[in-house]
Amino acid sequence: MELKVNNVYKNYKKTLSTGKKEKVTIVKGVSLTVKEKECIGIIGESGSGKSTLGRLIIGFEKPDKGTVLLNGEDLTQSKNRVLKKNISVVFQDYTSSVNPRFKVKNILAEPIKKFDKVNKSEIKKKSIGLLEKVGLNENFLERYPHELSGGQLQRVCIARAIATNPKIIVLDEAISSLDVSIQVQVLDLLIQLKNEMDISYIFITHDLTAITYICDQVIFFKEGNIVEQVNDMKNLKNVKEAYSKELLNAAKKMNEGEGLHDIQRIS
Ligand SMILES: Nc1ncnc2c1ncn2[C@@H]1O[C@H](COP(=O)(O)OP(=O)(O)OP(=O)(O)O)[C@@H](O)[C@H]1O
Repeated sequence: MELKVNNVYKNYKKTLSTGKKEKVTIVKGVSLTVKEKECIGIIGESGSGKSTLGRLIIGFEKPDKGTVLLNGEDLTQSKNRVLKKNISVVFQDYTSSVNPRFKVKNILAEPIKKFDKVNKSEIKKKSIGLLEKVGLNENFLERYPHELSGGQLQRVCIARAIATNPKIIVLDEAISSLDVSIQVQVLDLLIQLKNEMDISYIFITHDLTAITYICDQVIFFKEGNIVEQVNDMKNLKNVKEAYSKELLNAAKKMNEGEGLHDIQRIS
C-alpha cells in the first residue's frame, strides 16, 4: 500500500469587502508519500491549509490540480468502491461527526452496510467486534452519543473509521478535544490498531507533543506548502527552517507550562 499525493492545488473563492469574489489558493502544489503502517504528522499554524489537504486526500473535495494516488490509482477520479473503502477519517469534533439521533449500533452499521451485503446478525457481530477493538463492549450498542463521554464517543468514531478495514486513516485533530489523560489512551489505541491492522495514518494537528508520540515522520506546513519534512523523528531537534523551530519552541514552552510532558515519548 502506498498513498502518493502529487503536486496538489486547491483554490477557494473569498468574498472581499467590496462584495467581489477573489480566488485564493489554499493548497499550493503539495506532494507527499505515505507508505504502509507509516504515520505522518502534519503540523502548522491555524489556517495553513492542513484540513483542506486532509479533505483532498480522503476525497471529500477535488483538487484543482494534481492527483491523489492509492497504489497508483487516482482516488479523486475513482468510483472504485474497493479503493474508497481503503481510506477513512476521524475528525476533532466527535459530537458533530455523528448523528445525535443514531444509537452507536446505527453509527457503526452505516460503513459496514455501505460496502458489503450483510444481514442484521452479521452487522451486530461485526459491530461488537469493532467496539471490542477500541476498548468498549456490547453494552454501548444501544446508547446514544450524548450518553457517552468524549473519549468513549471518539472511540466509537475510531471504530466507525476502521469498520471497512482501511489502509489509510486521516486523523484531523482527532485527539485535540479530549482531556490530556484521555489523549494518551486514544493515542495508545491508535498505535495498537496501526500495528494490528497495518494501517497508515495522516495525523493532522497543532500538537507537536502528540506527533512525537505517534508519528514516524513530520511535515511542517505553512500557507499551503510543505516548509520542511523530518523523515526520522530522532532528527526533530535538528530542523533547519525558522518556522519549524518556532513550532518546536512553542511546543516546548507548552509542555513546561502545562505538564503535557507526560505524553512525550521523544523529548
Ligand atoms: N470551503 C471553503 N471555502 C472557502 N474557504 C475555505 C474553505 N475551507 C477552508 N477555507 C479557508 O482555507 C484556509 C485554510 O483552512 P484549513 O481549515 O484547511 O486550515 P487549517 O490549517 O486546518 O486550520 P486549523 O488548524 O485552524 O484547523 C482558511 O483561511 C479557511 O478560511
